[in-house]
Amino acid sequence: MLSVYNANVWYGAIHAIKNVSFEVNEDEIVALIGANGAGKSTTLKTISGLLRSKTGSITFQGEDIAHTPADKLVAKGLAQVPEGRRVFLEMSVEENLEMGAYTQPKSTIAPGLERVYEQFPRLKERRRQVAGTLSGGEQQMLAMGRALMSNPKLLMLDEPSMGLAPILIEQIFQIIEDLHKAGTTILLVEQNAQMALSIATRGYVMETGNITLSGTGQELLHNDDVRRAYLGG
Ligand SMILES: Nc1ncnc2c1ncn2[C@@H]1O[C@H](COP(=O)(O)OP(=O)(O)OP(=O)(O)O)[C@@H](O)[C@H]1O
Repeated sequence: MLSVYNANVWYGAIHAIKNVSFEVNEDEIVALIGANGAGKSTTLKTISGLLRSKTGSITFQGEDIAHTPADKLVAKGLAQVPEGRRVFLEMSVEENLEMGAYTQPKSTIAPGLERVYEQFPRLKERRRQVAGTLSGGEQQMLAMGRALMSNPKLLMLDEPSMGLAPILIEQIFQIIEDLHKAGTTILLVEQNAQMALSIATRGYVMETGNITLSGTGQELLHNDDVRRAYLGG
């Protein structure tokens, strides 16, 4: 479904991702794990068109998307939930969700809201509340709900567990699994390697801009190097 081949991205003199290649097949949950600064967010931003690779290619459903603007990618079925959620703090929950359907015909808004509210009853209860007053977990749900309003084929999540209490992390991961079961393919960037690998079909490990290991979620969970570096032994 998605294929990244030989991506290289620089911020000025900093070579942030180096010869990065990987794939996400339809119906998979693929986890990209690694320490702070490894290049995970840069990789996602390159796929979603916010940054550009100087080399290689990126294809989504067989089409070269390396030069497609970010908003056109959403219309093609590729949605990203950015790190730190970035919801519109001054707007209500429902207005935020409506913004998520901006690439879609107006007629998709009502069924989209219904779908998202079914997945996130908490957002339905709070649909008139201003997003800035939501808790961190609720803002994460809103950011995910907003991305789902475009009815994506591939949902990319950047550190959905960041800053959340363990119970909320479990809830968010349960929702990710539910979305996957409902037919959404998922690319998940996480520092929480334990949680990410335990739900992942496959995973990749990034270190200082390179992909250094790959395997099924279970293989990586039981890999000695991964255990030492990311799972506390
Ligand atoms: N806007 C920027 N300008 C300069 N350097 C940047 C910029 N954004 C990221 N970098 C650098 O690029 C490298 C990769 O950063 P990136 O955010 O992709 O890492 P990450 O794996 O997502 O880390 P984290 O888990 O901390 O978000 C880091 O060395 C970072 O300092």
